[in-house]
Amino acid sequence: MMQQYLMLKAQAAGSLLFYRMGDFFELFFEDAKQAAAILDIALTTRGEHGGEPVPMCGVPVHSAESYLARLIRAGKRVAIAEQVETPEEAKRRGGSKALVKRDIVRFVTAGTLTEEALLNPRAANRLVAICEVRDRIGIASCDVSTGAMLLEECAVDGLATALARLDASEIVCPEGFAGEAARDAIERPTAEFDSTEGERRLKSLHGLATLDGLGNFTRAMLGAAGGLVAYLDHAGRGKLPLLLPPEIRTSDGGLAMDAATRASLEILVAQDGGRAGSLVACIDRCASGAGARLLAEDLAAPLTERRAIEDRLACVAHFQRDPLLRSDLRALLRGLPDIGRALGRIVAERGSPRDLGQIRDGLREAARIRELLEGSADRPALLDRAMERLSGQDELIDLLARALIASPPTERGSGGYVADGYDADLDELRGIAGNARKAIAAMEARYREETDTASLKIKHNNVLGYFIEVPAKHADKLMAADSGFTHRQTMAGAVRFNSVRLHEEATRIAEAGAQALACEERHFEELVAAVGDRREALAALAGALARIDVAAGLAERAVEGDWCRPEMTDEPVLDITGGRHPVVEEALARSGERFVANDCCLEADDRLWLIGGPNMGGKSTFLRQNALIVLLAQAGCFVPATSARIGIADRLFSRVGAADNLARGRSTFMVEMVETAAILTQATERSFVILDEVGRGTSTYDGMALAWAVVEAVHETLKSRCLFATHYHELSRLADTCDALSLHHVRAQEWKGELVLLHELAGGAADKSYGLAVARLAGVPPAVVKRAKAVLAKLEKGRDETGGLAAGLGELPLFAAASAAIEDAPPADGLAERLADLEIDALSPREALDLLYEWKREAAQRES
Ligand SMILES: Nc1ncnc2c1ncn2[C@@H]1O[C@H](COP(=O)(O)OP(=O)(O)OP(=O)(O)O)[C@@H](O)[C@H]1O
Repeated sequence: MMQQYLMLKAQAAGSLLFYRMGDFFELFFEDAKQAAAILDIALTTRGEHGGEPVPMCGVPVHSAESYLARLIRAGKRVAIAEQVETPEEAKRRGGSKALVKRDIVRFVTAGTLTEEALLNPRAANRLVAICEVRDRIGIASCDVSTGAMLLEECAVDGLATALARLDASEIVCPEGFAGEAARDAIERPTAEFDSTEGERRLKSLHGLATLDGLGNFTRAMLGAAGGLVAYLDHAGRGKLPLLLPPEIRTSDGGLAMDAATRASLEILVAQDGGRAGSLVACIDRCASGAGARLLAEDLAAPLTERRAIEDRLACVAHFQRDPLLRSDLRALLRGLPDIGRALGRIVAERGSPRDLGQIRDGLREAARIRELLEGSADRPALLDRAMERLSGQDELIDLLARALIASPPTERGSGGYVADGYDADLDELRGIAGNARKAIAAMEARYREETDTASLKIKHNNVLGYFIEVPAKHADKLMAADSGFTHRQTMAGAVRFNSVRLHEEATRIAEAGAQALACEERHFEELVAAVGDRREALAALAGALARIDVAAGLAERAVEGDWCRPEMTDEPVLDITGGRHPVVEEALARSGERFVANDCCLEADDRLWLIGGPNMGGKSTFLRQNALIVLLAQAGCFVPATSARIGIADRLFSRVGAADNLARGRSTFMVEMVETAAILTQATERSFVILDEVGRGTSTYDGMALAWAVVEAVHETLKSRCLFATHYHELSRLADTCDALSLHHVRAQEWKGELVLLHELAGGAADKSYGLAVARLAGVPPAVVKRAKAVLAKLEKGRDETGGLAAGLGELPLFAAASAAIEDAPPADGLAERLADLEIDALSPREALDLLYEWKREAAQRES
């Protein structure tokens, strides 16, 4: 057995091996130790290997799913080794000692799950494959639970942003590819990412002679698609899950946001890693899991095309206007099973009769929803397009309705899920078994009479089948040679018998039962095939229902929060009145507090707002609320404001000074600068940027100088719309030189010695910083605050006398002139020429290293 185990373990490379033994999955050696620790189950030993006891632990097969879920959540992958023959077959094959054959039937990994119990109903579960073809990155992503597949391509430095958007559960890449952007990617053989093979696989998967009808796939996309399908093939051991024809995502077709922006805006997850407190949790009013998943997708990838945004907004407006329609619709949606995921399981051959029942019920519900919507006038185009997909499945509904009982079970081992009247042969078999059961009941009554034993019973168990049982004191009569009964078993207080007639009836039940089960199994396969044949239409229907649910949910949220429909424009403006931060507003409302709404008005000649004011005054909140309003609007949602006119942004950047990122081994300031550098190289005139206290992660002079230079660069070169929050008063001098920059502050008042934060935005620079007042508010001991006051007075005196930190900045040349001067300056040491002449490929690693040392030495000499 150990030999077989070790062979399978070698095949499981990198995964824990669940080795099936009877009613348990057993784990051995290191696997057992890891699993026991994660699952908190007993670690025992079994036999010896190499003179050492073998560590072992096990989980019962019937509850394996919950253990699997915990292992997957802990970042493990699991190979399931099943028995692929019965003990009887093994004996027939190799004698009484023969070992039952086992084989790995599936790899359970985070990105390839379809089981209801292992998936979050309100979140997509994405598997992503990436590869590089001639400096372009191909990205294939799919949600195996619903079959949706997307192909895209980007430049090498765009990978991190794309992966941040996709938020994959699992990433695969060719050997040697995993880098900074995809550190946890699983490496697979490079040959699996061959683009020609990828193309062949997609064609055969969708029965197409050419892929032209689906779009223009690039080599990089096809390579990634190949890698994705090959990995699924590997994980399912040859059984592929549902994969719909891939769609192409154009890299310019959406609001670009990098990982840092997503994290800082807490779009899908809050800072603590959970959903609670995130934007999606705050606005999700979807009635179905599929709707919630689509909403999350919308928020993760907002649009840039005005028509498409307007389409979505028109749908929300339609449901917002009609509360009755909305509530009827949402009531229907609430009863909707998850068609997409049931379909995913059925096509992956992991479906159950219950999944078929869910498809049937879902299709019926879809028909009702269509009927309801047909009754509403002036429907927007997107809604009409969605509705078209909701019909055309009457035949399948009828088939499933006739074939299945009302609530089919998840297990099909004991049958009973095919409805009476669907198949005359099955009815007859059930009739035979039913009659035989009745005959046995009649037989029991007759035997009681014949033997004059009222306590005689006919019973059934799995070992003996049917038998007659009497208490031991009545057994003699039945033991008589001519009684017609044959003795089978003597128990402590009872004796068991058989009879020819009972045997005959029992055989009839068993045979008819087995035949009925086989018959149901055949029907199950037919129904699975019928559903599988319509997979694309069903997936489209599920998608349409989700789209309707999202729109109705957003309308509900808009009404609840008194949100408005944003007016979208292509001009570079951002004009918001009465804007609120949805998450902060909700949190304040819970504690009975009121959120103070604020306006924001950025336009071409006033596009950069510098915002000062006390700590806790609401600067960060104001910055984020405006970024969130842009994001929400471009995702097709109403926004928390009285009115909003939004110039569509191509990129959104959000940066918070010195956010902790110690997990990635970088100092906080380094992170801040890396993130700021990304903005300075990527933002455009159409971008919207929020910068929150950039520069605070280092010494005052360095930080202020950097903040100063960054504001100038954003203002002069990038010309993006930007909100910049800062504590550096000195930056307000920038208003003298930057004509599209204006000063603002969050208001506070000192009242009877106490600081009152008004959370209200006003024009002009902040008059003072209130840092000490906030410290007092926070409970810093009075003695310390008093001492700080004294120190501050000294510092301020010094500042007034010397001109302070920003003394001398008045003579600074303008940013544009300074940059030109830098660009025009000749290279001091001819390094550029030397680099241009260098043939890197002709150098040995040693020579390259020597050269680096040499240049470093030269540079050091020049500085000194
Ligand atoms: N507009 C508002 N209305 C009501 N309360 C608000 C508003 N804005 C912010 N607050 C409250 O003030 C708290 C602090 O806000 P925020 O973090 O935005 O301040 P800040 O000025 O960025 O502070 P710091 O400079 O210390 O980072 C928030 O958690 C919230 O409870």
